[in-house]
Amino acid sequence: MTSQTPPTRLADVRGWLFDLDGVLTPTADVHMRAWSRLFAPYLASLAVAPYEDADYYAHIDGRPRYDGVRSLLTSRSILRPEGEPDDSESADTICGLGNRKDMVFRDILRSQKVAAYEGSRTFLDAVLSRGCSVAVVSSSQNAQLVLSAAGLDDRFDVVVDGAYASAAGLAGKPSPDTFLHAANRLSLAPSACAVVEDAVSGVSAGAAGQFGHVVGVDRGVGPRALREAGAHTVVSDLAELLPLVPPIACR
Ligand SMILES: O=P(O)(O)OC[C@H]1O[C@@H](O)[C@H](O)[C@@H](O)[C@@H]1O
Repeated sequence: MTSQTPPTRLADVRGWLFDLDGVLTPTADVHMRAWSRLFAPYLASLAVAPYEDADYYAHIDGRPRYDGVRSLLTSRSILRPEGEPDDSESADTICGLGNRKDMVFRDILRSQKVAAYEGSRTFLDAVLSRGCSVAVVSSSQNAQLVLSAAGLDDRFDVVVDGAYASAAGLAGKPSPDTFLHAANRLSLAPSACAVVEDAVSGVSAGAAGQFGHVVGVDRGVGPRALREAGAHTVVSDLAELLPLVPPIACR
């Protein structure tokens, strides 16, 4: 879906709503590896089509944890009970499988350093120094952990992450609700905000929310898929946006 109204010029954007994993930090790769470690053996044990990286982009990327499990299992016509968020990692339920992936994700995260993408940190600091408002809008319940590991936790006025969304009853991406909620907490209209996303589900959320500008960051999905989902601009590094945002105050 492509937005019909012309996008707000990036120079006029007053609020920047950043996805985290894959946009500010290279942790989409960590999620991807953890999902693969869950689903490759799981699907093999059920003798259905094997798990591939393309499954991550099509069914899991950018979505809340249990939505990702449900979506992947549906793609293989596998039915499992929902279970409860406190299910053990060995439970064969949507929640149990999601919790198993989370255990693997946290193990990998503990074993490596997390640093923000250089271009993302530079761009974030540039918009902050211009007085723009900034928020993180992430589906992940580990967003605070990742933000603090990357030393970014003091930069954001608002963080709407997976834990916050679930407590507040907000629908996850591709619904626009978490982005709309973040814009509202910044006291800005969606038309004054840009959504910055690497996942098709997140770009779709930005388009559905009629945000002023939707920036797709291509970390593997491909520019075409991001544009088809509604991205007005596609970059491979946020530093490419610097010349489009002049050094004047946002407010
Ligand atoms: O399992 P978590 O940490 O709550 O993360 C949920 C999702 O969070 C998103 O940010 C990632 O793009 C997804 O890959 C991930 O599955």
